[in-house]
Amino acid sequence: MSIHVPIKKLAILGSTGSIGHSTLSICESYPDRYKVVTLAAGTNVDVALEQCIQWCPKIISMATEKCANALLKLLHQADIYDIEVLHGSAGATRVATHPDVNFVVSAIVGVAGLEATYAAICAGKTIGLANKECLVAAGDLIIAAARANRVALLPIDSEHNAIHQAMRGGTPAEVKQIWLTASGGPFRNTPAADFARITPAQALKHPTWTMGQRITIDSATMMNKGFEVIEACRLFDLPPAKVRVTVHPQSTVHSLVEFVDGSILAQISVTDMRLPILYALAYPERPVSDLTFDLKSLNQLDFSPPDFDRFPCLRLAYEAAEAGPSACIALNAADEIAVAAFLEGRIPFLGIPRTIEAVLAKTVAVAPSSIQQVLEADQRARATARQVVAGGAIVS
Ligand SMILES: NC(=O)C1=CN([C@@H]2O[C@H](COP(=O)(O)OP(=O)(O)OC[C@H]3O[C@@H](n4cnc5c(N)ncnc54)[C@H](OP(=O)(O)O)[C@@H]3O)[C@@H](O)[C@H]2O)C=CC1
Ligand SMILES: CC(=O)[C@@H](O)[C@H](O)COP(=O)(O)O
Ligand SMILES: [Mn+2]
Repeated sequence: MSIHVPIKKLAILGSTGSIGHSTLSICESYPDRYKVVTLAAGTNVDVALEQCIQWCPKIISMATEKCANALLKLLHQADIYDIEVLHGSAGATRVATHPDVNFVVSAIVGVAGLEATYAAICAGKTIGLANKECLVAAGDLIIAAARANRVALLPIDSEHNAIHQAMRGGTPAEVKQIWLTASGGPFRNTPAADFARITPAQALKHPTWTMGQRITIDSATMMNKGFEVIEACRLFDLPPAKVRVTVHPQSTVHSLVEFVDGSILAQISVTDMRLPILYALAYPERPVSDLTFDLKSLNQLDFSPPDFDRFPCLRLAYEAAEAGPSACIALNAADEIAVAAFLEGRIPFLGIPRTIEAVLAKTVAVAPSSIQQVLEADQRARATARQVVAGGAIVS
């Protein structure tokens, strides 16, 4: 007897990125379960064109009007006239709230994905959440909107996906604390004295994952883990003190939940984002997949405490989590500006935490009560970060 599984109709925000590609690969593997309805991308017009040809979305949105016009021209040259091409945050919001969509994969990088993700929640769509910056900048508002609209926020970020899985082993009241695993990034063993000379090329070499540039640099500074602490506080309703970080270079245990009786449940799987994406898309089912983990490959599992001195971004994130929403908004905004400046060679690696610390010191604590206010606070923090970077006070 075959079991009928209702098809899920997807909007993929960030379809041209690393998570976007992995999501589309799952759609290819499970054509009877997942249908692509709409897409949103940034500036990669060539890949957007390929995706339009393969997936025939009803709407595609690009980051800018220029990119949207370029894509439209290419679509017409390919004799494709039935795809609506939009742009900007309003375009991504139309993509995320299309009436035929019932599941939104949120994988635009940064705060650029916030408005569309929030609108999707308010429109009652189930969310597969990769975009952790949304939760860092607007976690309280997003969680409140998800509760009010009875929307499931299913984490795609590998650690939170692992925690979501392990949480099925007990009740929230039975959780003592959770442990987020961190690879430690490419500089896990680099002496503090060498940090001043770290280059973008070195920082972009993640030891275990292949990801977009921003998150790869964030892993190198361990700000990614800091963001993930805040993300976990929001998703699992835990105080920062109950969200611990352990450095696990193998990236095999994706995270752990420690229960009050002393049991620790860990989730182990391949180092491949297609698995957390499949979990989120299929939840609460577990479809058969070929993403198998070879237990024979498991020779060694190491766990050690993080070094807050060499990785001050992690400390700054814990401090921001305790300080409240304005600090979290500033943390993300300043990081976004500082990472871009580092990649462009305008500040050294150590300039990233220094810029963020300087911006946090200038941030006034005001709790935003709307997404608009979050975006305004984000803009103010970016402007401050640009001043700090341009001021040249950040020397190695
Ligand atoms: N990659 C991974 O394994 C993981 C990623 N995440 C999170 O998922 C998110 C995506 O990461 P990742 O896929 O690695 O990043 P990528 O840089 O590979 O992809 C980012 C995506 O966002 C799009 N984009 C960028 N700016 C805009 C904009 N202004 N408007 C619309 N679209 C835009 C890009 O479009 P284009 O390329 O066309 O410019 C691209 O599709 C991040 O929040 C990251 O932290 C979380 C866990 C793991
Ligand atoms: C795949 C994923 O979820 C990333 O967030 C990854 O965890 C980054 O690795 P780090 O542990 O080095 O930050
Ligand atoms: Mn992660």
